[in-house]
Amino acid sequence: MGWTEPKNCFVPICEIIAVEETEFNKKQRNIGRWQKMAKLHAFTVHYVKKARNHRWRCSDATFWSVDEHLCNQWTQALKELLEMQKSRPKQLLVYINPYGGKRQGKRIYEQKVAPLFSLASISTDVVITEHANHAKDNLFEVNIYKYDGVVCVGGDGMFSEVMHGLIGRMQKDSGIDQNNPKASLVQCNIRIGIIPAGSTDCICYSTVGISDPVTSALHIIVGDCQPLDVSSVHHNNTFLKYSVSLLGYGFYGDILKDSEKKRWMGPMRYDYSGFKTFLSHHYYEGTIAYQPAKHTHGSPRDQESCRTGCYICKQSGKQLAEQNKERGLKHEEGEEEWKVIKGKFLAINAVNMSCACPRSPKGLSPAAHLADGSADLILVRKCSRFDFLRYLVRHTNQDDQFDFPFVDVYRVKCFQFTSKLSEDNESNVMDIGKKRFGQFCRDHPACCCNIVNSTWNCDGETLDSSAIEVRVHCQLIKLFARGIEEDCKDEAAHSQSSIEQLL
Ligand SMILES: Nc1ncnc2c1ncn2[C@@H]1O[C@H](COP(=O)(O)OP(=O)(O)OP(=O)(O)O)[C@@H](O)[C@H]1O
Ligand SMILES: CCCCCCCCCCCCC/C=C/[C@@H](O)[C@H](CO)NC(=O)CCCCC
Ligand SMILES: [Ca+2]
Repeated sequence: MGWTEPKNCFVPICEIIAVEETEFNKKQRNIGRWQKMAKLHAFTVHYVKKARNHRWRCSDATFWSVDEHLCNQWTQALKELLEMQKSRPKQLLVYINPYGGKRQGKRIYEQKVAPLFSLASISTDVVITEHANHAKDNLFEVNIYKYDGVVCVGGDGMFSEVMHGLIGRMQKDSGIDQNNPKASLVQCNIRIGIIPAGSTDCICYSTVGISDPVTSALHIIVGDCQPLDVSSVHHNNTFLKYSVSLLGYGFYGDILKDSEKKRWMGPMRYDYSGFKTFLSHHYYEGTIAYQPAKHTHGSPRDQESCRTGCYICKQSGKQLAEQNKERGLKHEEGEEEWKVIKGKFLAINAVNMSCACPRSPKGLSPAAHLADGSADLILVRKCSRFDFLRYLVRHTNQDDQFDFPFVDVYRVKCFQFTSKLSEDNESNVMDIGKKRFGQFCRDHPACCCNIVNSTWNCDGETLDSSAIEVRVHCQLIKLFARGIEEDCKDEAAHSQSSIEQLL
């Protein structure tokens, strides 16, 4: 048996995309004269080739032989091995947002992703969304149980829609009331795949290590599975939203609110609104109460970050399984102490994951875990514009963004926030003087103290409530991903030898 390039290559079965019989083109390779006389039989193995920076590509090798039986035996054996990969999806439901990011979702799917799904014999039902909430509403109507996964082509907002549809549908089918902030939600085992075609694509970047449609399509094909924590957001026993990446008040809420008016600018809107919001330098007064995440290991100041096969996330998964077994026997919540912090904040950010994205490759909280049942609560207190700029710049370099006296970070399992304005309104609803929204502090006209509330940025969607209750639900959903892989040693060695060659 012979084969085409690459000369030597080790491919585990779990990274084979497909095996197919092929017509061997004799002109392809220099083969012996005797072989040119005989009829050649061939099969091609398509496999995942790992490139730099967590990028995956589809590569192939063609094997040929004059022995037809031998060729068939190999093809058959490899196909049987692929059949045994039970975590691979066979049928997917795909939602494409044609207006996300640079409006390339449909083209990206048709040109880069659909051919790979078809090569891997995955059948798909594709819905091109016609309006916001189309995907979410549709997930309450279709028979979701016939699919092995739901794929969204778009950005974080589109992912959020699909997640709300799936979690909401699961709770509805199980008779769980989402309005109860204390309810134990039912886990969603239908995995979600993200083909990045948005403006930030933070969820994809933080779970795969790169925002690249082909890489994500290949993670779906090989059937990866990454559990993910989800935070529920409630106000007065009313369910508002779920969040997996950033739940941000102040700076990121204001950026989002301003940028929504500039959607026509595409991803650039965030740079424009970011600059504008930075200059406005508004801070907001309020109270935060949180319960520390005592039962998880690690801290937001850890040097190590969450990577494929993360030990901390695995332990949390085990704890969760035990809790589910014992459910109803004991309920520890409520007994633990609440910590209360009052102050004036430029930003209040709660993140369930690092929130790494191309704008900030290490993210808002570099040591946050994808599936540990906790969120990192970052409080940025009132400081000078210069100090706030220093803080922001550290999101783009190796320096520690938590090493400032005006920044605090806590690992929490739940928290509540009430803005000063809403506290005041509650204590004296008739005090009309304090209800004048859109004005600055009367006592200090130039102090940037804003008596108007900010909005919450919930995974890129605005949320107007200024009093919220947030709870992290450990590993509520699953993605077609495996977390960010450790830097491959071979890659490092390869770059070393390239450098040596250059020298
Ligand atoms: N056909 C549609 N027309 C208008 N809006 C849509 C449509 N389909 C989905 N949407 C909405 O568009 C919003 C934004 O989409 P998406 O997240 O894909 O892109 P983005 O906002 O540019 O990227 P990111 O969220 O990564 O910043 C989503 O909240 C979604 O609800
Ligand atoms: C002088 C240079 C300073 C540079 C500072 C860069 C800091 C960037 C941190 C980016 C953190 C993104 C967090 C993710 C949020 C997403 O859920 C959300 C929806 O996609 N995106 C935004 O809100 C978009 C948020 C865009 C912020 C610019
Ligand atoms: Ca987490």
